[in-house]
Amino acid sequence: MLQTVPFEQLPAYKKLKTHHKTIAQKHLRELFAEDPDRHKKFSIRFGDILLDYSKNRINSRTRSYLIQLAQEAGLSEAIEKMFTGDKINATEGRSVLHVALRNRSNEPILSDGKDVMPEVNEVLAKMKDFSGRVRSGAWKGYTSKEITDIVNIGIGGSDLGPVMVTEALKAYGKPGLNVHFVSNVDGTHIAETVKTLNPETTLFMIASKTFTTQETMANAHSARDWFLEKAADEAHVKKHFVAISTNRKEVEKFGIDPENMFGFWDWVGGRYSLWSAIGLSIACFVGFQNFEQLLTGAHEMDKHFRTTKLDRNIPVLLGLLGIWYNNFFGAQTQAILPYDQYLHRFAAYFQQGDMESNGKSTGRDGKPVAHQTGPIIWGEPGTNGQHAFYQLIHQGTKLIPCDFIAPAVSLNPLGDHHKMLLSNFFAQTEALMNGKTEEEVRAELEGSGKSKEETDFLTPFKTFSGNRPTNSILVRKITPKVLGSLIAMYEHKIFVQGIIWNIFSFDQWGVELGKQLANKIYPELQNDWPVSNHDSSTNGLINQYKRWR
Ligand SMILES: O=P(O)(O)OC[C@H]1O[C@H](O)[C@H](O)[C@@H](O)[C@@H]1O
Repeated sequence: MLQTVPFEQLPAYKKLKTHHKTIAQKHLRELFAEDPDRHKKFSIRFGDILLDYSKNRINSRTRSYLIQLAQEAGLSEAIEKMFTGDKINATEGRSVLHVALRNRSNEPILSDGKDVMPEVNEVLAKMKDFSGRVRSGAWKGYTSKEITDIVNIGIGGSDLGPVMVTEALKAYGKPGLNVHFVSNVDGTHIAETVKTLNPETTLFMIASKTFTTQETMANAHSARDWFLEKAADEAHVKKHFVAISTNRKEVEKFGIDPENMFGFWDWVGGRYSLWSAIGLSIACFVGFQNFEQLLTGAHEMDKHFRTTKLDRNIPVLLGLLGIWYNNFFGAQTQAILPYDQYLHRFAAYFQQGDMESNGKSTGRDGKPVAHQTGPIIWGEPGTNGQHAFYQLIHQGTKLIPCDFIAPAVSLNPLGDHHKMLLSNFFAQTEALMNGKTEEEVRAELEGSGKSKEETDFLTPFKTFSGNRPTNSILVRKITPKVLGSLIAMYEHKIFVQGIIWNIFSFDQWGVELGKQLANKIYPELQNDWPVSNHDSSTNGLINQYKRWR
């Protein structure tokens, strides 16, 4: 069991509360002026990743109080509990072992007293064999043609990870093999996706941990209908449909050959499952070797997280910095801003990863928490974001801590594009930190020949307060290994925060409500009778829908 001391009862919380009053008065410019060694003191190199967290509103004392907070919350013990298969997902009675899926050391990891590694390795071997056959063309469709298109049908954790990673690693993809993703129950998604596809060369992967998710099952049935319209014979289904699931019974019921089923286990959370068979579309697209590199990168971050002292531990520091802004500065959101087009789904991926994990308000003691928990996660790739929402980050009334991520080496070295991109990356964090003082603005306006009157008028609008915190995560290059480390880094950051906030990060009861409610209304939409059993708004909307359809 995990420790359950409420966050604000930890002694370091009080220290941080008092300390915050001092730091809140300070400008980042001052903090940098006071300490010329800030970059060295507040940055960490981890292989091909450099985290510079010096542009945060902290000093060494802040860091040591935050570390104390983590210690008092029992973080080190909790990390050990996760890695050793303790049932830390208490409300579902499960271990949390996504780290086992990428455990390249192969050392035994126990869940319920049983080493999970043999099963993990067995599924990986099956994925290797299958992805190899699809890529080489040995796997043939019902008319003996090679597969040219893979359609992953899944939603949430059975979609977002593979989407994000196949986009991030597009440069490593096999030419001529396309991956598509269908998630929304809106018929438009499947209809638009299959429009240009040929059933003879299309392979569907039905990805669902439970194999009961309404959206996925509806899309899977429509995909099969579309396939059979041309293929005509049920016997051909097994060459074009595979299942990825923990639920063998439901897979068989759907009519997928158990030979074509790739299993995983209830100790893999949906939003932590891209490392499991859920990553089959990734392995097919980038090749199994690259998929293994992704696992290796994550495993290296796992080792770092498990064994590094808290004050040099990247996920721990990122988690604590998030808590500093969330709980002491009152920041409500966290932006993730990758300066890499390939990472354009990275923030969307961690919207589920973070918000489904830490969007909780009941403490581990069963009582409502008295503090803020998970932030709103959002973001878009730079420089697009700069021309859309950065205005608010620079001059708005809200404090928005931002993570800037960029590779030093582009996978598409085209003219001076990358230098331009990175000059924006460096300039933005510098500008957010320094801002622009009234004197600087005045000097600039006067220098450009503006009259005194114009200068007086314009100065307040062109002044930037600065003092806006950022992390810079500079990587050498986006490789499968680096990507694996980056994803694991954020996963563990979420873990750190959940432990300190005294909540359970690995269940998602809130999502269940939506499923139940939709299932209740669905039968009411089967006929044209007006409804009257809801509130007047819901009745009005349903009845208008019935009139219009
Ligand atoms: O993989 P499935 O069982 O189809 O579940 C898909 C998704 O369903 C819900 O939205 C859960 O909250 C997610 O965590 C999960 O990833």
